[in-house]
Amino acid sequence: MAAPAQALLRAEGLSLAVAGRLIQRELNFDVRRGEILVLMGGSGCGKSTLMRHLIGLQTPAAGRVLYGDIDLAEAGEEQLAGLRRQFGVMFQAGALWSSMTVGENVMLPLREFTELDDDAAEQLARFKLALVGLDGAFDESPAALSGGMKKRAAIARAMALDPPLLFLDEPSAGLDPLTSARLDELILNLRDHLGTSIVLVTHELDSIFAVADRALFLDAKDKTMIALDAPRQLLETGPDTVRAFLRRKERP
Ligand SMILES: Nc1ncnc2c1ncn2[C@@H]1O[C@H](COP(=O)(O)OP(=O)(O)OP(=O)(O)O)[C@@H](O)[C@H]1O
Repeated sequence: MAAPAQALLRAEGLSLAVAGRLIQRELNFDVRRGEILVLMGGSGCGKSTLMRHLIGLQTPAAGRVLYGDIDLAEAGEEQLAGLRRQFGVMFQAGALWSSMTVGENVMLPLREFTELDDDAAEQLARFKLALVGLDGAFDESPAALSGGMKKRAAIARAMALDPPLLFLDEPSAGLDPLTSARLDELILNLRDHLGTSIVLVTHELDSIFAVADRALFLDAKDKTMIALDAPRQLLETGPDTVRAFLRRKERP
Protein backbone atom coordinates (compact mmCIF):
# COMPACT_ATOMS: atom_id res chain seq x y z
CA MET A 1 0.00 0.00 0.00
CA ALA A 2 1.34 3.50 -0.84
CA ALA A 3 1.90 6.05 1.92
CA PRO A 4 -1.15 8.25 2.58
CA ALA A 5 -0.99 11.77 1.08
CA GLN A 6 -0.13 13.55 4.30
CA ALA A 7 2.68 11.10 5.08
CA LEU A 8 6.20 11.84 3.88
CA LEU A 9 7.32 8.36 4.67
CA ARG A 10 5.84 5.19 6.02
CA ALA A 11 7.37 2.19 7.77
CA GLU A 12 5.44 -1.01 7.09
CA GLY A 13 6.09 -4.20 9.03
CA LEU A 14 9.65 -3.04 9.47
CA SER A 15 12.12 -5.33 11.25
CA LEU A 16 15.64 -4.23 12.08
CA ALA A 17 18.63 -6.49 12.54
CA VAL A 18 22.20 -5.57 13.41
CA ALA A 19 25.00 -8.06 12.82
CA GLY A 20 22.41 -10.83 12.39
CA ARG A 21 20.64 -9.99 15.67
CA LEU A 22 17.01 -8.89 15.57
CA ILE A 23 16.68 -5.51 17.31
CA GLN A 24 13.09 -4.47 16.51
CA ARG A 25 10.22 -6.05 14.57
CA GLU A 26 6.83 -5.14 13.09
CA LEU A 27 7.26 -1.37 13.20
CA ASN A 28 4.31 0.40 11.56
CA PHE A 29 4.14 4.18 11.54
CA ASP A 30 4.27 7.20 9.27
CA VAL A 31 6.04 10.54 9.40
CA ARG A 32 3.56 13.25 8.53
CA ARG A 33 4.12 16.48 6.70
CA GLY A 34 5.10 19.26 9.11
CA GLU A 35 5.29 17.11 12.22
CA ILE A 36 8.07 16.57 14.72
CA LEU A 37 8.22 12.85 15.50
CA VAL A 38 10.45 11.80 18.38
CA LEU A 39 11.95 8.31 18.52
CA MET A 40 12.44 7.37 22.16
CA GLY A 41 13.23 4.37 24.32
CA GLY A 42 15.97 3.09 26.58
CA SER A 43 19.61 2.93 25.60
CA GLY A 44 20.31 0.30 22.95
CA CYS A 45 16.65 -0.26 21.97
CA GLY A 46 17.44 0.60 18.36
CA LYS A 47 16.60 4.29 17.82
CA SER A 48 19.73 5.09 15.79
CA THR A 49 19.37 1.81 13.91
CA LEU A 50 15.80 2.74 12.99
CA MET A 51 16.97 6.13 11.78
CA ARG A 52 19.60 4.48 9.57
CA HIS A 53 16.89 2.30 8.06
CA LEU A 54 14.64 5.31 7.42
CA ILE A 55 17.38 6.98 5.38
CA GLY A 56 18.33 3.83 3.51
CA LEU A 57 21.74 3.23 5.07
CA GLN A 58 20.61 -0.19 6.26
CA THR A 59 18.30 -2.67 4.58
CA PRO A 60 15.36 -4.02 6.61
CA ALA A 61 15.41 -7.62 7.82
CA ALA A 62 11.69 -7.56 6.89
CA GLY A 63 9.10 -5.01 5.85
CA ARG A 64 9.80 -1.76 4.05
CA VAL A 65 10.26 1.98 4.18
CA LEU A 66 8.14 3.88 1.68
CA TYR A 67 8.64 7.43 0.44
CA GLY A 68 5.39 8.04 -1.39
CA ASP A 69 5.13 4.81 -3.35
CA ILE A 70 8.88 4.26 -3.59
CA ASP A 71 10.25 1.37 -1.53
CA LEU A 72 13.66 2.54 -0.33
CA ALA A 73 15.18 -0.94 -0.62
CA GLU A 74 14.03 -1.30 -4.24
CA ALA A 75 14.78 2.21 -5.48
CA GLY A 76 17.18 2.55 -8.39
CA GLU A 77 20.26 4.77 -8.18
CA GLU A 78 18.50 7.74 -9.76
CA GLN A 79 15.46 7.45 -7.51
CA LEU A 80 17.72 7.13 -4.46
CA ALA A 81 19.69 10.21 -5.43
CA GLY A 82 16.43 12.14 -5.82
CA LEU A 83 15.18 10.89 -2.45
CA ARG A 84 18.43 11.74 -0.69
CA ARG A 85 17.96 15.36 -1.70
CA GLN A 86 14.63 15.25 0.13
CA PHE A 87 16.12 14.71 3.54
CA GLY A 88 18.85 16.21 5.68
CA VAL A 89 20.63 14.13 8.27
CA MET A 90 22.55 14.95 11.41
CA PHE A 91 24.19 11.90 12.90
CA GLN A 92 24.80 11.35 16.59
CA ALA A 93 28.40 12.54 16.46
CA GLY A 94 27.23 15.50 14.36
CA ALA A 95 30.77 15.68 13.10
CA LEU A 96 31.95 18.61 11.04
CA TRP A 97 35.07 18.09 8.94
CA SER A 98 37.83 19.65 11.03
CA SER A 99 40.04 20.30 8.01
CA MET A 100 37.45 22.73 6.59
CA THR A 101 35.96 25.96 7.86
CA VAL A 102 32.42 25.93 9.20
CA GLY A 103 31.25 27.63 6.01
CA GLU A 104 32.94 25.04 3.79
CA ASN A 105 31.23 22.31 5.79
CA VAL A 106 27.82 23.83 5.07
CA MET A 107 28.77 24.30 1.41
CA LEU A 108 29.63 20.59 1.00
CA PRO A 109 26.12 19.35 0.12
CA LEU A 110 25.63 22.35 -2.16
CA ARG A 111 28.79 21.43 -4.06
CA GLU A 112 27.87 17.77 -4.21
CA PHE A 113 24.21 18.02 -5.15
CA THR A 114 23.74 21.34 -6.95
CA GLU A 115 25.21 23.19 -9.91
CA LEU A 116 25.60 26.41 -7.89
CA ASP A 117 28.82 28.34 -8.50
CA ASP A 118 31.06 29.10 -5.52
CA ASP A 119 29.67 32.58 -4.91
CA ALA A 120 26.07 31.41 -4.86
CA ALA A 121 26.93 28.39 -2.69
CA GLU A 122 28.74 30.67 -0.24
CA GLN A 123 25.79 33.06 -0.05
CA LEU A 124 23.42 30.22 0.59
CA ALA A 125 25.73 28.70 3.23
CA ARG A 126 25.96 32.08 4.99
CA PHE A 127 22.17 32.28 4.93
CA LYS A 128 21.85 28.81 6.47
CA LEU A 129 24.34 29.69 9.19
CA ALA A 130 22.36 32.86 9.96
CA LEU A 131 19.24 30.71 10.18
CA VAL A 132 20.77 28.72 13.05
CA GLY A 133 22.16 31.83 14.76
CA LEU A 134 25.76 31.46 13.57
CA ASP A 135 26.04 34.54 11.38
CA GLY A 136 29.70 35.18 12.16
CA ALA A 137 31.00 31.62 12.07
CA PHE A 138 31.51 31.12 8.33
CA ASP A 139 35.31 31.42 8.40
CA GLU A 140 35.82 29.77 11.78
CA SER A 141 37.40 26.39 12.26
CA PRO A 142 34.95 23.88 13.81
CA ALA A 143 37.41 23.50 16.71
CA ALA A 144 36.73 27.12 17.67
CA LEU A 145 33.00 26.47 18.22
CA SER A 146 31.30 25.45 21.46
CA GLY A 147 29.41 22.12 21.61
CA GLY A 148 26.06 23.84 21.01
CA MET A 149 27.45 25.87 18.11
CA LYS A 150 28.85 22.71 16.49
CA LYS A 151 25.39 21.12 16.65
CA ARG A 152 23.85 24.23 15.11
CA ALA A 153 26.43 24.23 12.31
CA ALA A 154 25.73 20.53 11.67
CA ILE A 155 22.02 21.34 11.44
CA ALA A 156 22.80 24.18 9.00
CA ARG A 157 24.69 21.67 6.86
CA ALA A 158 21.80 19.19 7.04
CA MET A 159 19.46 22.04 5.97
CA ALA A 160 21.68 23.20 3.11
CA LEU A 161 19.45 21.77 0.40
CA ASP A 162 16.18 22.87 2.06
CA PRO A 163 15.03 19.31 2.64
CA PRO A 164 11.38 18.86 3.58
CA LEU A 165 12.47 16.18 6.04
CA LEU A 166 15.22 16.37 8.61
CA PHE A 167 16.64 13.51 10.70
CA LEU A 168 18.42 14.51 13.90
CA ASP A 169 20.09 11.85 16.06
CA GLU A 170 20.50 13.09 19.64
CA PRO A 171 21.38 16.69 18.83
CA SER A 172 21.29 17.61 22.55
CA ALA A 173 23.70 14.89 23.69
CA GLY A 174 26.42 16.40 25.83
CA LEU A 175 24.90 19.88 25.93
CA ASP A 176 23.95 21.79 29.07
CA PRO A 177 20.20 22.31 29.68
CA LEU A 178 20.18 25.92 28.49
CA THR A 179 21.99 25.14 25.23
CA SER A 180 19.75 22.15 24.77
CA ALA A 181 16.66 24.35 25.23
CA ARG A 182 17.99 26.75 22.55
CA LEU A 183 18.38 23.81 20.21
CA ASP A 184 14.76 22.85 20.88
CA GLU A 185 13.75 26.40 19.91
CA LEU A 186 15.72 26.07 16.69
CA ILE A 187 14.02 22.76 15.89
CA LEU A 188 10.58 24.29 16.48
CA ASN A 189 11.54 27.30 14.34
CA LEU A 190 12.58 25.09 11.43
CA ARG A 191 9.23 23.36 11.56
CA ASP A 192 7.12 26.47 12.18
CA HIS A 193 8.81 28.78 9.67
CA LEU A 194 10.11 26.43 6.98
CA GLY A 195 7.54 23.66 7.39
CA THR A 196 10.31 21.08 7.81
CA SER A 197 9.18 17.66 9.08
CA ILE A 198 11.61 16.38 11.68
CA VAL A 199 12.44 12.92 13.00
CA LEU A 200 14.31 13.40 16.24
CA VAL A 201 16.08 10.80 18.35
CA THR A 202 16.44 12.01 21.90
CA HIS A 203 16.68 10.86 25.51
CA GLU A 204 15.97 14.32 26.87
CA LEU A 205 12.57 14.50 28.52
CA ASP A 206 12.51 18.28 28.34
CA SER A 207 13.05 18.13 24.59
CA ILE A 208 10.42 15.44 24.12
CA PHE A 209 7.78 17.55 25.86
CA ALA A 210 8.96 20.80 24.25
CA VAL A 211 9.00 19.75 20.62
CA ALA A 212 7.32 16.42 19.88
CA ASP A 213 3.96 16.33 18.15
CA ARG A 214 4.12 12.57 18.52
CA ALA A 215 6.58 10.25 20.18
CA LEU A 216 7.21 6.65 19.19
CA PHE A 217 8.47 4.37 21.95
CA LEU A 218 10.70 1.43 21.04
CA ASP A 219 10.79 -1.22 23.73
CA ALA A 220 14.02 -3.19 24.09
CA LYS A 221 12.39 -6.12 25.88
CA ASP A 222 9.41 -6.60 23.55
CA LYS A 223 11.60 -5.65 20.57
CA THR A 224 8.84 -3.57 19.01
CA MET A 225 7.08 -0.21 19.29
CA ILE A 226 4.67 -0.14 22.20
CA ALA A 227 3.32 3.41 21.88
CA LEU A 228 2.89 6.25 19.41
CA ASP A 229 1.07 9.40 20.49
CA ALA A 230 1.49 12.96 21.75
CA PRO A 231 3.83 12.89 24.77
CA ARG A 232 1.26 14.38 27.16
CA GLN A 233 -1.27 11.80 26.01
CA LEU A 234 1.30 9.05 26.60
CA LEU A 235 1.91 10.42 30.07
CA GLU A 236 -1.80 10.06 30.80
CA THR A 237 -2.80 6.90 29.00
CA GLY A 238 0.36 5.23 27.68
CA PRO A 239 1.56 1.76 28.71
CA ASP A 240 3.21 1.57 32.16
CA THR A 241 6.74 1.32 30.71
CA VAL A 242 6.24 4.49 28.68
CA ARG A 243 4.67 6.41 31.56
CA ALA A 244 7.53 5.41 33.83
CA PHE A 245 10.01 6.53 31.16
CA LEU A 246 8.29 9.90 30.82
CA ARG A 247 7.95 10.35 34.58
CA ARG A 248 11.65 10.02 35.29
CA LYS A 249 11.37 13.49 36.74
CA GLU A 250 8.55 15.86 37.57
CA ARG A 251 7.01 17.59 34.59
CA PRO A 252 6.21 21.32 34.79
N1 LIG B 1 27.79 -1.95 14.48
C1 LIG B 1 27.16 -2.69 15.38
N2 LIG B 1 27.53 -3.97 15.59
C2 LIG B 1 26.90 -4.73 16.50
N3 LIG B 1 25.87 -4.31 17.25
C3 LIG B 1 25.46 -3.04 17.09
C4 LIG B 1 26.08 -2.16 16.15
N4 LIG B 1 25.44 -0.96 16.21
C5 LIG B 1 24.48 -1.10 17.13
N5 LIG B 1 24.48 -2.33 17.66
C6 LIG B 1 23.55 -2.86 18.68
O1 LIG B 1 22.24 -2.65 18.19
C7 LIG B 1 21.38 -2.26 19.24
C8 LIG B 1 20.70 -0.97 18.89
O2 LIG B 1 21.66 0.08 18.87
P1 LIG B 1 21.23 1.57 18.59
O3 LIG B 1 22.50 2.39 18.61
O4 LIG B 1 20.38 1.63 17.40
O5 LIG B 1 20.36 1.90 19.88
P2 LIG B 1 19.90 3.31 20.43
O6 LIG B 1 18.52 3.12 20.94
O7 LIG B 1 20.10 4.37 19.41
O8 LIG B 1 20.91 3.48 21.64
P3 LIG B 1 21.45 4.79 22.39
O9 LIG B 1 20.24 5.47 22.96
O10 LIG B 1 22.35 4.23 23.44
O11 LIG B 1 22.17 5.62 21.35
C9 LIG B 1 22.25 -2.19 20.51
O12 LIG B 1 22.07 -3.36 21.22
C10 LIG B 1 23.64 -2.09 19.98
O13 LIG B 1 24.54 -2.67 20.87
